[in-house]
Amino acid sequence: MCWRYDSPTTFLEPLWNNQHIQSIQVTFKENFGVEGRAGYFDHYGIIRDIMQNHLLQMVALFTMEQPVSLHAEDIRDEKVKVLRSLEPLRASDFVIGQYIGYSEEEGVRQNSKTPTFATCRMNIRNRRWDGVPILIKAGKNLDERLAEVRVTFRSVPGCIFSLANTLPTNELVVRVQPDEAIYLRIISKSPGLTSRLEEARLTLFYRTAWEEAHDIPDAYERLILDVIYGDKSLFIRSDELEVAWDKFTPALHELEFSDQYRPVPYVPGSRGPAEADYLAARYGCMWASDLDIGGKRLRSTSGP
Ligand SMILES: O=P(O)(O)OC[C@H]1O[C@@H](O)[C@H](O)[C@@H](O)[C@@H]1O
Repeated sequence: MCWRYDSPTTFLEPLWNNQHIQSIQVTFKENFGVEGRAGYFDHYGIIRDIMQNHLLQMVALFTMEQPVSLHAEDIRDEKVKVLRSLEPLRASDFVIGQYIGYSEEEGVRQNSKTPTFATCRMNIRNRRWDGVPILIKAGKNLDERLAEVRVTFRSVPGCIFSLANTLPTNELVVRVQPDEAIYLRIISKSPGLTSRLEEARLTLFYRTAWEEAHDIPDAYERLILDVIYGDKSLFIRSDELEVAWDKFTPALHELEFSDQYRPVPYVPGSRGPAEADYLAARYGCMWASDLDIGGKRLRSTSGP
């Protein structure tokens, strides 16, 4: 939010709308399973555990209008407003999955349909966002631990570079964990005498950009401090909670009570079910393989 509204000069905010943004992806992946919490998790599943709360908060902060001030109530007013504009979700907006071996975890009910993976597409029906697919994905026992928001910009019409159509479009990525970073994935001329275009990154790694950053407080340290100071900005207000449940509950009931929907099995340590890619493709999007760039696997901690 600081980055969207605290800057005294114009940067990306004028592009922050359906004229310039093609899609938004919010990803939360964990590379471990339910870790002895199956007794709780099996009754709720990944949509209630992660999507309806953690990921919806990230969507709200990314898409809300500028609050009147930085006061907690003003921020929460804006989050409620944008969440109210969210189109109610239906089961057909989701792909759900369950990792192979989940049913053998202690505390999981027999024939459990509980999803350990889910992805869905949202639409915010307001002037700024209508028509921009917002894809969210959460899963346990996947290939890596990662939380990030990825904003993909639209391609320009009439691009004069050959092969431009085969390159990905520019993206802004805010990586929340591990290793907090903001980077722009851009298309740049490659070095040398050719005019060949390639992907490149402009990266801000929090841990290496500031000397004092080796001491970045953990997210929970920050929250506990907020409790002590009574700062409610990062805490959900009851009307926000109600609107979040209003949007998710009909789809949750449909997914749970209709035999039409069963979680797709996926291999632990994989990217999750391929159906997630088909869902993204339906909206002209591709799930990014986060650290892949130009075919090379860049280590997130290597610094710029
Ligand atoms: O990444 P963090 O901050 O530990 O939060 C993730 C956890 O968040 C909790 O709310 C969920 O119940 C867990 O299933 C999840 O693992």
